[in-house]
Amino acid sequence: MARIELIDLAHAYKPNPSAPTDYALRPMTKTWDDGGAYALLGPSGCGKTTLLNIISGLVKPSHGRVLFDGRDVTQLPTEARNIAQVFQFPVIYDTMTVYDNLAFPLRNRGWKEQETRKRVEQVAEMLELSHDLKMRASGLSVDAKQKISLGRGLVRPDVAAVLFDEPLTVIDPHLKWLLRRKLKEIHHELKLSLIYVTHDQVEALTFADQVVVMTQGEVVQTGSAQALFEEPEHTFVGYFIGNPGMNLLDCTVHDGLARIDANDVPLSAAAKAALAGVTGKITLGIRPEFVELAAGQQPDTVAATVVAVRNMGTHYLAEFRVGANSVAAKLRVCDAVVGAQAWLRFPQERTLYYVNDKRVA
Ligand SMILES: Nc1ncnc2c1ncn2[C@@H]1O[C@H](COP(=O)(O)OP(=O)(O)OP(=O)(O)O)[C@@H](O)[C@H]1O
Repeated sequence: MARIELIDLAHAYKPNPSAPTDYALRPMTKTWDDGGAYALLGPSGCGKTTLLNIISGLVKPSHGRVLFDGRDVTQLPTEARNIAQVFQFPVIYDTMTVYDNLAFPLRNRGWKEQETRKRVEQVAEMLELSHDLKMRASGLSVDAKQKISLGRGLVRPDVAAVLFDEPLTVIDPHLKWLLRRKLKEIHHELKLSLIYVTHDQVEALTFADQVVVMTQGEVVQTGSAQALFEEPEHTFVGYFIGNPGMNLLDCTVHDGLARIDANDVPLSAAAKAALAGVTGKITLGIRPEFVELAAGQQPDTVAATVVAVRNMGTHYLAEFRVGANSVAAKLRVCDAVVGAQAWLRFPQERTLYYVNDKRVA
């Protein structure tokens, strides 16, 4: 396993890039700890695969260096980087048995048969493939074939990292859920460095210890599921993580108050200090989970109009309008009537403030 460092890395597919938008990956410096389980999360086209391919050596970066345990591998081809890769679709030998497929990467490196058997059986057991070991891969379902691909990725203990590119795409939803949990268990047991690309936040948050969130070629935050939920550092993280995502409202600040539409609500002492001297557009962020419906107007409430209320079984999902802003709220009880006026409270300790999309308080 290896610590992976990306130093001043940037990549443009087009020649002579000039504007930031010419880059599939904008300049970044980043370290991936040895033995970490990372998910690389972001919408389609944000640069996840490009970043993964630079780590694996499939793409040579137009700028910067890639180090594995301090060794510069930027110019090395994939096969010289000692990594394992698992792709969206199964990459296995159909004519071989499951056992031989799993043993292949080890035999290739000259492992003795006894040690090979031990490791193959260990990985097969973890992926619940033990009963299929003697079967020919060609007769198996696509789910089972993809489990073999995962097993082949995980079988070598000496790789610098195992890179997964949306590996559960072809897997049936129920098995997907099981495999995500399995991969987490396997990570704790085998202590491999894993980097897992996905556009699915549930997948990222259940699998990884650290989620690296990307948008438009940039890493905007790396953090645990809890940090991304409670303290998004960038408005994109707030909006992208969560269902629905964070409410982002325009506001201004004056005299220790935040003005939201025509409402002035008090800032916390910390927000007051952080926003002192800030003029112009500020974005207030509040998760739907933390919005409260007040009984009536108070000094800390905001006037809203009820747009929609849906009973979701476990909670009510309500949508309000505050001036030009839409505000979603997840409420345990809700007697709001569509079209009526309501009063919302944004608890100070749950309200975040952003300037130019970056969190300041
Ligand atoms: N070989 C290529 N040549 C030119 N442009 C490319 C190439 N590969 C990717 N791009 C562009 O680079 C940007 C980042 O693409 P990339 O595939 O890395 O994103 P992604 O986040 O992995 O998206 P997806 O989830 O859709 O695969 C996109 O604008 C894409 O169109």
